[in-house]
This record gives sequence, structure tokens and C-alpha cells, in this order.
Amino acid sequence: MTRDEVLEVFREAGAILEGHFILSSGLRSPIFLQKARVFMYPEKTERLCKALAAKIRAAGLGDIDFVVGPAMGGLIPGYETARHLGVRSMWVEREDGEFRLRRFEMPKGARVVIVEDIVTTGLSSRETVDALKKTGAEVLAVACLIDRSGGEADTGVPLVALTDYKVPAYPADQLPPELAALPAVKPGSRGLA
Ligand SMILES: O=P(O)(O)OC[C@H]1O[C@H](OP(=O)(O)OP(=O)(O)O)[C@H](O)[C@@H]1O
Ligand SMILES: O=C(O)c1cc(=O)[nH]c(=O)[nH]1
Ligand SMILES: [Mg+2]
Repeated sequence: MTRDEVLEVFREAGAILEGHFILSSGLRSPIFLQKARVFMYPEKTERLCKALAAKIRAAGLGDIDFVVGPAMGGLIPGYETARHLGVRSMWVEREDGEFRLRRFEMPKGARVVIVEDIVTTGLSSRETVDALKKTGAEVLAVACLIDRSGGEADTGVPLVALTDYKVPAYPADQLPPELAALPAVKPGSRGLA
């Protein structure tokens, strides 16, 4: 899928929000891609994840045993991408703030692709890579639907993005005045009890 096609799916779902958002990394942005609104539609989710699965196969990573999606955003695309790859799906979720594979046994040496919804700084992806390495898994790549960093995020492993879409993000003490004038909201789940 082209960038325009991917963004059109987000637009049709009303998932491209404008305002003042606090991102998972703490950066602030005037745009938030509310993927949950895309995942409301099974057929839109299927279309995106089928295309992502094809891109993962084309990356030549060799055999894949599992897809792992970081909760919450990676849960649905992780499952759906695993379905198109014909592999099993697991997720990591936060326990005391740290991603853990709480509900699954990862076989030692399992070959894993992480599937994220959105990558901004790559911080959540790196945390997921670290959590999986602790289980003895081999992390082949991080895949995502949209890379907001425009290729700048460093996940520590290869990054396969369905598309990239560079969106501005600012440290909290360097906000442009028009952003500072708006009340800030934090849509994601990091830091929630
Ligand atoms: O590349 P990063 O800077 O880490 O940002 C991207 C992460 O932020 C969002 O998760 P968030 O922690 O907001 O929670 P969610 O998965 O529940 O939406 C998104 O799902 C990615 O996991
Ligand atoms: O960086 C983030 O936290 C983030 C950005 C975005 O556009 N969408 C999202 O779900 N998370
Ligand atoms: Mg997330």
C-alpha cells in the first residue's frame, strides 16, 4: 500500500486527530493517530495488516515462529498480522511499568517479529525487544503500520514500516505557542495504573 492509501484508511476511520497530545515518550504533538478508531473496522484492519505481513515476508527475515504485539496498541495489529503470516501471536503487557510476557511461555531461541501500531521514538519497541530477549527469543525485526519518525527511530533491530509519515513532535519545554495554547491530552496507556 502507498502512504496515501494507508493515511486514507486512517482518515476514513476518523483516526487522524488534531489538538495537543502527550505522546508515550512524553513528547508533545499537534497530531495523534488514534489507531483504535481504525481497529474498530475489521476490514480496514485486515487490509493494513495483510499488506504489513506481505512487507514482512518481503524483508527476507527467514522463518518466523511468533508475532508479539505490545499492549495495548500492538494487540490487534499483532494478532491480525500473525494471521496473515500463518504464525502464532502473543502480546507483552506492562506490569509495574515494564513490558512482560505474562501469559505465555516463549520457547528458547524462538524467532520473533514485534508488531507495533505506531512508532514515534522507538522507545516502546526497544522496551519490547529487551523484554523478549530476556525470555531467550531471537528478535528478527520490529514491524509497524506507521513510522512517525520518518525513519529516524532506532529500535535496535531492523524496522519494517507499512509506511512512514513524519509528524512534528516537541519536548514539553519547547512548544510552539499555538500548541502551548491548547489543553494537553494523553490518549495512550503508558503510565496508567
Ligand atoms: O515509539 P514510541 O515513542 O514508544 O511511541 C509509540 C508507542 O506509543 C503508543 O503506545 P502507548 O504507550 O501510548 O500506549 P497504547 O499502546 O496503549 O496506545 C504506540 O502504541 C506505541 O507503542
Ligand atoms: O507516540 C505516541 O505515543 C503515539 C503517536 C500516535 O500518533 N499515535 C499513537 O497511538 N501513539
Ligand atoms: Mg503502544
